[in-house]
Amino acid sequence: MDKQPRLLSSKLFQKHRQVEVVLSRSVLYWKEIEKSRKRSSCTSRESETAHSHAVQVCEIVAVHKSEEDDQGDTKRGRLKKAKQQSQLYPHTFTVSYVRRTRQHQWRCSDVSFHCASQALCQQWIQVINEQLSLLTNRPKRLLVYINPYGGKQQGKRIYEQKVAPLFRRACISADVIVTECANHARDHLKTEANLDKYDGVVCVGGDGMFSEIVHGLVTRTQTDHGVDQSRADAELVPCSLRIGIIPAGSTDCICFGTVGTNDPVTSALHIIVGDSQPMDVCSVHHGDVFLRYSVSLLGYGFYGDVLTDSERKRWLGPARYDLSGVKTFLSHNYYEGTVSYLPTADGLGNPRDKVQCRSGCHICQHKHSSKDKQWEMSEEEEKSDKDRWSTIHGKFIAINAASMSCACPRSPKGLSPSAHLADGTTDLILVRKCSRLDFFRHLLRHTNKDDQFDHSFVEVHRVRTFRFQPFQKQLVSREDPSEPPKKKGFSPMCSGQTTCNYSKAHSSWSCDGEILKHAAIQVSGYDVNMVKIEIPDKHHLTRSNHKEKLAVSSNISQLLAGNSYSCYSGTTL
Ligand SMILES: CCCCCCCCCCCCC/C=C/[C@@H](O)[C@H](CO)NC(=O)CCCCCCCCCCCCCCC
Ligand SMILES: Nc1ncnc2c1ncn2[C@@H]1O[C@H](COP(=O)(O)OP(=O)(O)OP(=O)(O)O)[C@@H](O)[C@H]1O
Ligand SMILES: [Ca+2]
Repeated sequence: MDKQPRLLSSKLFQKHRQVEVVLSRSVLYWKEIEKSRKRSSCTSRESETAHSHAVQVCEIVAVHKSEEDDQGDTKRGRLKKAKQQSQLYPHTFTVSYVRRTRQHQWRCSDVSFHCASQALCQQWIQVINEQLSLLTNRPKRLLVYINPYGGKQQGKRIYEQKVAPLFRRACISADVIVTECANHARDHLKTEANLDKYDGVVCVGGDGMFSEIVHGLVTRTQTDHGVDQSRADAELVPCSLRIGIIPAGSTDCICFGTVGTNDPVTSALHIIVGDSQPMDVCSVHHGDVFLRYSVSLLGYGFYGDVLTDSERKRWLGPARYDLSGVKTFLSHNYYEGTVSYLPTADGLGNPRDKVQCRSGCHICQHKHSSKDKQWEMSEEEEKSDKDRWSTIHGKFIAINAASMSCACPRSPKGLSPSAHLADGTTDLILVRKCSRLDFFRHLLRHTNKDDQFDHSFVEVHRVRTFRFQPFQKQLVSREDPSEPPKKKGFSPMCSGQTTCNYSKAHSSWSCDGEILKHAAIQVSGYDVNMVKIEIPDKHHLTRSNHKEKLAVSSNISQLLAGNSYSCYSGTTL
């Protein structure tokens, strides 16, 4: 039992057993009276032994008065005892709470208590509700967008059957919009939606749908504050609304990588209890032209080609990625170009340190507590930054920038298992030209415990910003001549043959599942404060508590734009 003062304590009935029920500020606790001398125990979260239970107040979904005949046991026997008890204790209230099950999944469980008087029953409901009302991070009004065509086209059903009943139980009101076309949600958020009415925005769909919401909210916020987001050095204003994701897509890596599972009920419960998790956002520019924001994977070569091919097979649902994956693997293309990057300062770990990002991650907290020191650099530091840029020219099968692990059911540890959600950096993975067999070995390691970076043809760097320039000769002929001229200093330092066996001139970038129309890009401004989610971990089940709004970075150099957004996430709000 926790040490906090009791707010309320009564002897009530649970099913046919008499229980002592105690509420403190943080815990609702009940234990069977008769047998308690023999055995009793509790833990700080929901726990259960033979005779005692404890639920954290912050994980109570709701409390309701129940119907008098709502006494489970009457159906299952013990009729006589239950009948007597219902006469003695006819007034019942039910507490719905979060129950953890296996593999980070959450479920909503109910426990009903029977009281001798109506007044006592009302008192319990009132006191619990008072405690719930103190939890100010919980959303009350949500704007929900459903993509009916994401993943297996189950978005509407998932929301109606699994999520809406939970929101109703938690007294959350939701305005629902089923999208009618791509970018419907983005454009509605950009111009039409009355955002003052809501505590958060929820998307029911996959990573692409989440990306739409991010773009809609970020653009709206910049427009409202007169910020020109197309400038790479713009100091962006954080969004005040959080984003929640109900997974209903094909990859759902943002949900999986933050919550630990792709389960709509788990996500709905995280949203209800107000869990939150900031996330890095980076901006992608082509010269002075803003292309997109990214929170998960920017992939050129293999993943870009998989995505391009898979778009033609959307009708196949999530299986399109496997088919296109095999086809792309067999094509075995590689691409020539130059990658330049600015490595991170010390203290933010490295992609091979095996430190995984979990609730209360010290790397991400360090980033926050240092008040974005990393971004607030003196002129001298800025100058020395220029010397710290590294440049690699080569032939690559894949160039991947993972701002988070990109864990998903296909690859439960992800493309970069030690990447952090909110450290302001991305892990840049370069897979050089190698044999098919070697590339297969590398891919296979994404599905088992072996280190996918432990190959001579793979290198990985934790970076703050990077640029890519495809081999120039193709660039000139392929890029759109109507685009503004590229920035100086952004041209490749490469020379060499133009194409080789199995080599096409250019691939495309997949940016969180959307194809970018330029191959030459600069990626910058990693910063935080998006998505909210608890990041569960078998060994460390503590609540993530990142609520602070971070200072927006930027002003470091022309190439850095600070992007700091507050969004709900995958499970969050
Ligand atoms: C031998 C088996 C190896 C399996 C290796 C699996 C690695 C999977 C890594 C997945 C990383 C996902 C990163 C997330 C990207 C999202 O922003 C984006 C939008 O949702 N999703 C995809 O681009 C969707 C990307 C989906 C990529 C699927 C790739 C499948 C490769 C299959 C290769 C088979 C070789 C077989 C040889 C006979
Ligand atoms: N009503 C709609 N009709 C057609 N396309 C839509 C509609 N609503 C949204 N979209 C677009 O569908 C695309 C894919 O959606 P989503 O991300 O939800 O599913 P997915 O691609 O199957 O999953 P994942 O991104 O996780 O791989 C998004 O780019 C989004 O812009
Ligand atoms: Ca990161």
